Amino acid sequence: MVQADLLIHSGTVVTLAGHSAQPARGQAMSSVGLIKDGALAVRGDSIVAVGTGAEVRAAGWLGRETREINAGGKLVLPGFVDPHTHVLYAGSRENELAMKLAGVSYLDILKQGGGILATVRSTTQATDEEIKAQTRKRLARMLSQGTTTLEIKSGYGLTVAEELRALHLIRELDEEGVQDLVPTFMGAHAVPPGWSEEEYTTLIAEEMLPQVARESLAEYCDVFCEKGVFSPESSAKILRKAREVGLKLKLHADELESSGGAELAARVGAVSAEHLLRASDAGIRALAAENVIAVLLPATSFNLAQNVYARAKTMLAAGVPLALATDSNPGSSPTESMPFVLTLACLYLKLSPEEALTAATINAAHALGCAALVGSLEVGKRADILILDVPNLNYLPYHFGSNPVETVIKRGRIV
Ligand SMILES: N=CN[C@@H](CCC(=O)O)C(=O)O
Ligand SMILES: [Zn+2]
Repeated sequence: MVQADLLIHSGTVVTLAGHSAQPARGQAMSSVGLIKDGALAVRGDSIVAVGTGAEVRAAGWLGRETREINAGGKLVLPGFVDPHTHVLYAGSRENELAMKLAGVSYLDILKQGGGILATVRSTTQATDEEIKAQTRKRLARMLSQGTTTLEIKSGYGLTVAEELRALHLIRELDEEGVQDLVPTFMGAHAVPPGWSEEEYTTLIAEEMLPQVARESLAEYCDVFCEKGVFSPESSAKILRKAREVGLKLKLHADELESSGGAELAARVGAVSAEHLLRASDAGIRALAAENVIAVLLPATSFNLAQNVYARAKTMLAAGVPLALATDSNPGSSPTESMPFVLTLACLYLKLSPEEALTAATINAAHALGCAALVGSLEVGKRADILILDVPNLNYLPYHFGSNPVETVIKRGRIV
């Protein structure tokens, strides 16, 4: 029999098995498939056996060439999937902290030419190598904290050439093969100075989207649907065109004001709706009815510091599948840490550790269309595995502010 390259044994293995066909919702989000004294065998970049130590050894994968890792009772998890990030950019915006503390709102900073527009300036002025070097550092911080697959949006370019450049850079970073990167086109991140919303919406629909599709540069299209940014009408126009050219849809919805974003995401058949801090009851019902995944971003709520969090429990009760992400970006969420997001999800979204973990792994993978490959520890899946120096699942969100991830295995290789 062929031998496994790697055997991880004596761990508390949380498989998240059984949710690969459909995102988990309701009660099923608590079903995490925990195996005490669990083991995993890996061959090449895939998982070939999962079970108790005795079961995996009996399966006969163990040979003289097999490297063994004794997890010593620690937690063994699938790599985190971060389904909403804006990590491709140059510069930073710590100067906005003082404005924020003085009471200037996120949208007012944007209206004054700061916020997203400030990052557009620093990014468009940077060379390809500068942008990639800065982004690699963020990706490395993500990997060390357990993120093995993530989405990256464009959106700090806002011209045809710059948006295409961003997507090319995401592709180049993906080809470096450290993590798996899922590209999203988000030309509709802000309206650039000198353009009306209508003119810029037409540019996105008529020029940007066809070129993105022609070069197969993105899997998803996303829009910042928000009062003063893109209206539901402009958002719908962009998303319908995106669907026509073959992209799947996401929507930044109801983040700062309730503007019917959740309803729109459901109406256009989006895979996911993001933020949803102020989603209406009707919006939540619509998400459930259309199987739209709610990607919740509690680190953004934390950082906006207005004490407004998405109504995760209401969504859960309504049957909306929940995912979690960092929203890593230089303005509203300057963090790369999925473990921190798990803590916030428990403390402020009131999710249980089991629900939060489901949201950060298999449901997050569904939000990126890659649940057949990642998000759980099951035979045939990619060997993206974490060993965390924590004694049980409750400890993971409970202890925050330091990195609990001890070992990261990406596609079968120890990082
Ligand atoms: N809200 C829009 N986009 C990001 C923020 C980007 C930025 O501030 O640079 C978000 O999801 O929070
Ligand atoms: Zn975002």
